[in-house]
Amino acid sequence: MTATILDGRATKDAIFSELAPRVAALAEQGITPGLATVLVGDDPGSHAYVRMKHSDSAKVGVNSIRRELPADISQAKLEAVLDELNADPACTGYIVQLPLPKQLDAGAILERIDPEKDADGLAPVSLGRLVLGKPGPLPCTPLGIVELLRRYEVPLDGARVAVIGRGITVGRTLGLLLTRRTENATVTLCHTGTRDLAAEVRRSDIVVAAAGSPGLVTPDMVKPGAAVLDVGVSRVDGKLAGDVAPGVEEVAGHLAPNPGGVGPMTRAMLISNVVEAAERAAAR
Ligand SMILES: Nc1nc2c(c(=O)[nH]1)N[C@@H](CN(C=O)c1ccc(C(=O)N[C@@H](CCC(=O)O)C(=O)O)cc1)CN2
Ligand SMILES: [Mg+2]
Repeated sequence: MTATILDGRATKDAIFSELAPRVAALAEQGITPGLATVLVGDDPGSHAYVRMKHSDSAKVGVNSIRRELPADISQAKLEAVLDELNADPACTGYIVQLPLPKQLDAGAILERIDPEKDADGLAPVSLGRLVLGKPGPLPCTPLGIVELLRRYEVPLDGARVAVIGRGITVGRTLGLLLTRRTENATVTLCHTGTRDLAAEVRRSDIVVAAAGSPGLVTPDMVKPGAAVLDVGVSRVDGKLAGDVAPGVEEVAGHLAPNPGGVGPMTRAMLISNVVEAAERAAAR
């Protein structure tokens, strides 16, 4: 078997073609969505992701606002930048690029984001809405995973899913999304304390690897025909490495590779969240 590739780049482009006319319709009502990014420090990966977010915005007609801040910024100064964005009508949505430098309290920063402008769905109010099943912005990577599976018609209803990694940006929130009645999957949230990871993966129809552990998921662990999504990002000898080992494509039925799978979907869902928030604001 050779897996069908879940092509995140092509799917992102398709989503952008769907979003562009919606942005044009907002423009006719005199509304231009504006996405701001808050980037602290010099991490080259974070700089690259933020650059991509602005280039994506330009493609669909969303305005860009950038705040680049020094790595040693104080909590108070960073919070003041967020207060400015909360008050700026040109900024209809914004994100704080993660991770933040260690001296900063990331939880308090996310709490400072006006929930109406939370483009990442990571502010506590948005996470609470997700838990309660209320409408609101959803975290971009989990949303991108669900959207990618949906567009490739990978069945979720009743599927057994192994999610590896319990972080807020991917694993924990993906578990919440996949167990909604609309998705109806059965999720096992695996982590470093999981006793027999191979057994959990082997009985799963869908495997989402988001541990940041290079080559963690090997071909012998995968049920033939399963869908495997590689979300892990690590550096090995200066090169990007995912969580899925070579050879899995020979066993899996579907594979979201890394790069080219879930990463572009994360960006597509960010822009989609920005457009949806602007549409909600226009309807008020
Ligand atoms: N505030 C946030 N911080 C972080 C998030 C997030 O959703 N919100 N997620 C990740 C980083 N991330 C977005 O910020 C992100 C990661 C990867 C990609 C992507 O398109 N990757 C490409 C490869 C790009 C490359 O060439 O390096 C791919 O996988 O094909 C986009 C966004 C952590 N921080
Ligand atoms: Mg900290």
